[in-house]
Amino acid sequence: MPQRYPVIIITGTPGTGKSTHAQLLQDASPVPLNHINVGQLVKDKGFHHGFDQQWESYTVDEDKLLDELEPLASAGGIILDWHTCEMFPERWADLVVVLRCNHTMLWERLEKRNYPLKKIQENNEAEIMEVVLQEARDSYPQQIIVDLKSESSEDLENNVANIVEWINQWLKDNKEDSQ
Ligand SMILES: Nc1ncnc2c1ncn2[C@@H]1O[C@H](COP(=O)(O)OP(=O)(O)O)[C@@H](O)[C@H]1O
Repeated sequence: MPQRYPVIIITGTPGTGKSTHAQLLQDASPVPLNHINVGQLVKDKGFHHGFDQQWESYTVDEDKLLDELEPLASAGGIILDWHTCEMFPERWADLVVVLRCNHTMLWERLEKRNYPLKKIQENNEAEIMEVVLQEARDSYPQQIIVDLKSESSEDLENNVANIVEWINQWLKDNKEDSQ
């Protein structure tokens, strides 16, 4: 049987750098990893119950989304990029990366996206309160969670290099396990 590749969840408050990390990681990975931007998938495939005008976000249809992702997660070799992670079953994840960013910097990044003030405030508070990190801690074994700073291009490079190192180790460990 060919070796399975890992499932890496990259999560964090909107604007912390998930898509940027996922894209670079996909390019740098020693094995093929398919970057799945979950928010985009929800939008493209209509896995939602409509658009909430007040929050400018989709109300996600969890059943449809999980049905779509289940076979992909079972096969492995994916990066799940989303601002929440608690919906994904624990058995899917090999590594959960939570990106963190200074809230002033995050505010500026979200302003550049032309988010409404209310949405910027909500996300900013969530970042300060470590909502996504807590969600990850409540949902997955602590030893597979890493909390990484994403404020500079140096952080970005270091984070991607560290995840690549983790992938190499994971591949070795899992090869040994399967023999
Ligand atoms: N570590 C970083 N250093 C500098 N800029 C970053 C970093 N991470 C993200 N950014 C910038 O912040 C913005 C939001 O990044 P993005 O990857 O779209 O975030 P997310 O996917 O979490 O919403 C982009 O303009 C991106 O270039």
